[in-house]
Amino acid sequence: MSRKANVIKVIIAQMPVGHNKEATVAHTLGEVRKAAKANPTAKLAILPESFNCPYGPEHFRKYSESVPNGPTCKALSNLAKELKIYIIGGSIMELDDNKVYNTSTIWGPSGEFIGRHRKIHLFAVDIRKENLGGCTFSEFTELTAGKDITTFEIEGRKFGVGVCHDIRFDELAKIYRMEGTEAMIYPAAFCVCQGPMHLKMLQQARAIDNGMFVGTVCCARDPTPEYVAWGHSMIVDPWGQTIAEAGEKEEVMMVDFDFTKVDEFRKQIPIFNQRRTDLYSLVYKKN
Ligand SMILES: NC(=O)CCC(=O)C(=O)O
Repeated sequence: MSRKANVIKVIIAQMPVGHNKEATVAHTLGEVRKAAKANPTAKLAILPESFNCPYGPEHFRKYSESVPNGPTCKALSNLAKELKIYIIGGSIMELDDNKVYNTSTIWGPSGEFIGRHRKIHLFAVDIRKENLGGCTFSEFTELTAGKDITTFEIEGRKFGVGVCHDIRFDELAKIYRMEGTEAMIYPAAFCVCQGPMHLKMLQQARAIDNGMFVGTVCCARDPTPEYVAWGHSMIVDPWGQTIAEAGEKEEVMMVDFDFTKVDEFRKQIPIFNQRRTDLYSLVYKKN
């Protein structure tokens, strides 16, 4: 068996999303290119949720395209090949059989399509909070939910992918843990209401529950649309410590995922093996 990497360097690209899809994709991929050239040991780049489409149900179908052969996918594949890195392409709106999915695509260093994660838990809330404004939003009118979990490996370390609201479901993260995942990545678009309340705590909870890295990669703040993104892309280590956090604006961060922390946490706090599966169980109903 080949040796597992101890440290994997990751590019976290918190990017703005405009109304001109081609221009947004060109800008985002250009910033990833700059970061990768300045940091040639980086192995993976991660983009935000809905990174080529303004986040609102009225836009989803209009911006949707086919996976893996649409124009955004081609651009992601070409960039992965050019830079010889893995890319988690945030998410885009995928059109398939007249249905629209919120889909994260994963690309390998030869430009190969490794897989897709269709957001499993569609986002719908109706929150009113003093001081925070509140948030009413539903993806259910326009989107279809996915059914499958998605993992892939870089140098012997297993990554799992969810999309934004998927992070609220501890069962999903546990299923990924049961599949051997060591880092969960959620391209995200938390808004200014729930972001400050919950984003960090959710990441810390999922990380400590499962002894794994948990990363969110979010859209940069644009104060003009109805849905105002919180920004604050963040990486939390298996011990629940925040090792990187962006502000609200466009920002590219380089983050070392030191997987020896996963090994240490799991050895020193062996809760996974202490589960009372004689008393309870969690089952992944694979399709
Ligand atoms: N884009 C999303 O799924 C947003 C999730 C969110 O804000 C939440 O509170 O959950």
